[in-house]
Amino acid sequence: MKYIDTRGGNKTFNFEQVLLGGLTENGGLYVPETLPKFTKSEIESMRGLSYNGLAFKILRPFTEDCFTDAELKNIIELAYKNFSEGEIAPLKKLKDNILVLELFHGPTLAFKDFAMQILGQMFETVLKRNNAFITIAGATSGDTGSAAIAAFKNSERAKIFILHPHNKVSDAQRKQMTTVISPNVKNIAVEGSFDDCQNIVKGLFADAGFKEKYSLSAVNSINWARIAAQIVYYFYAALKADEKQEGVSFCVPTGNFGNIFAAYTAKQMGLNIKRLIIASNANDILTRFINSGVMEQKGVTHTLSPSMDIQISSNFERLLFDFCARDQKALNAFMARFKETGRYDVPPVMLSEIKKVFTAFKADDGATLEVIKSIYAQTGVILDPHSAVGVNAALQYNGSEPVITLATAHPAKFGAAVKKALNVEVEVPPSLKKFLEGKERFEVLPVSLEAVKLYMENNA
Ligand SMILES: Cc1ncc(COP(=O)(O)O)c(C=O)c1O
Ligand SMILES: N[C@@H](CCOP(=O)(O)O)C(=O)O
Repeated sequence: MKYIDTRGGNKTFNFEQVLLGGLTENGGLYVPETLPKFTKSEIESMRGLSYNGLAFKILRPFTEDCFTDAELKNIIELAYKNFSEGEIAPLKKLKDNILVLELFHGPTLAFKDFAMQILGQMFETVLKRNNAFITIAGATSGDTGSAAIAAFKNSERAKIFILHPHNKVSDAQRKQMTTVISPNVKNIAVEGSFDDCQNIVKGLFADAGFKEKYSLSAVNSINWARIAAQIVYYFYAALKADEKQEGVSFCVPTGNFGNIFAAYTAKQMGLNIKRLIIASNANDILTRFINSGVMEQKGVTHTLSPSMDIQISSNFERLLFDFCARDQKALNAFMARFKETGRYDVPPVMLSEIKKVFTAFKADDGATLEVIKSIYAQTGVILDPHSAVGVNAALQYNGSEPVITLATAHPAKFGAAVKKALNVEVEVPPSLKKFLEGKERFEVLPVSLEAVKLYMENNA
């Protein structure tokens, strides 16, 4: 498979370049030139595969110029052996036609582990083969950072710098990052929002000299490998919920648009997905877009679902690229306008095409707390606030097909929010407890690309 750049040129790239490169040299994102497609009967033949077996089938076409079958199998094996015993991604009925896909049984108790554990093993394989070393720069609103640190903390070939918004992640999320005292792990608390952190990371990649000097790589979902690994659980869940391939919808708590973009890609690959439901918290830029065609940044609001406190959803660029008929010039014009003015709007015809696939609903903190309360009262299930934003959307959606809503984090990561809703303490799993007791270490820096560069130079 060849990859192209959303923002320019006819150049094509192989998987190793995509994995190591993160952002393209034009500041764009890598996407497959053409997607692998599975027929209904090919999908049928996947039924009954283990999670690892399915991961192999899905990841194979994306990575075949980079890994042998044996290498890919080993990567998958090593990635998922760190998940808690039992099923990797349990699918449970919640109520009526709503099912919940629990994606929080990995080492850091959030869905990020699914792709990050794979990424860690992929990087290790390639770096060893090339006898190479990299510096990872990542931005997090709470979960990507801890998942990345867990995946890379023992690497002898990757140094990892993670930027999080100071005082704007939960205590558990912060401690999962800052108590990992390892020579290759550096945590930076930026006095701004997640968007500021992500802009700084993109700024590091835009400096070609800096990127080359430090062999910069990305672990955010701007890295296509993240998206590829996240596609797997959509196939896994749909095969379980939909015995006759009649179609299901997915409801995804959304921030950086990586997770739901993986669902969209699964649909393009042949999975019978009826609708993709975007669930936003008070940072509802995507919901407003779906309802109006106007993408317009407003200030970031700090919410009870902090991992979704995002206004610049990086992966939306990949979707827009498709809906611009993959016209790089048109895409560039949208991206330039957004950078300059914080706003763009799409023509009604494009919006109506997007709305054939996507629906969106918003839940502010009040609605999030209400959902946690009512679901607990009705089912005994304790939702974390991000998953609750998802369930809120699934409840508002009015379809007759099964709706699979993603539980993206374990409630213990957001104990204060759950206590606010239910007045109960969530039982903290041992894998989280060990972080809560550790000594923290992190550097506080202003919203400044130069300050982050200097810190990285001094700590590389
Ligand atoms: C718990 C949780 N839910 C939802 C999201 C939103 O996912 P995405 O950024 O892929 O849209 C995130 C962060 O990415 C998260 O950490
Ligand atoms: N919510 C994320 C934000 C970054 O998302 P990513 O999927 O692009 O890495 C987080 O928890 O850090």
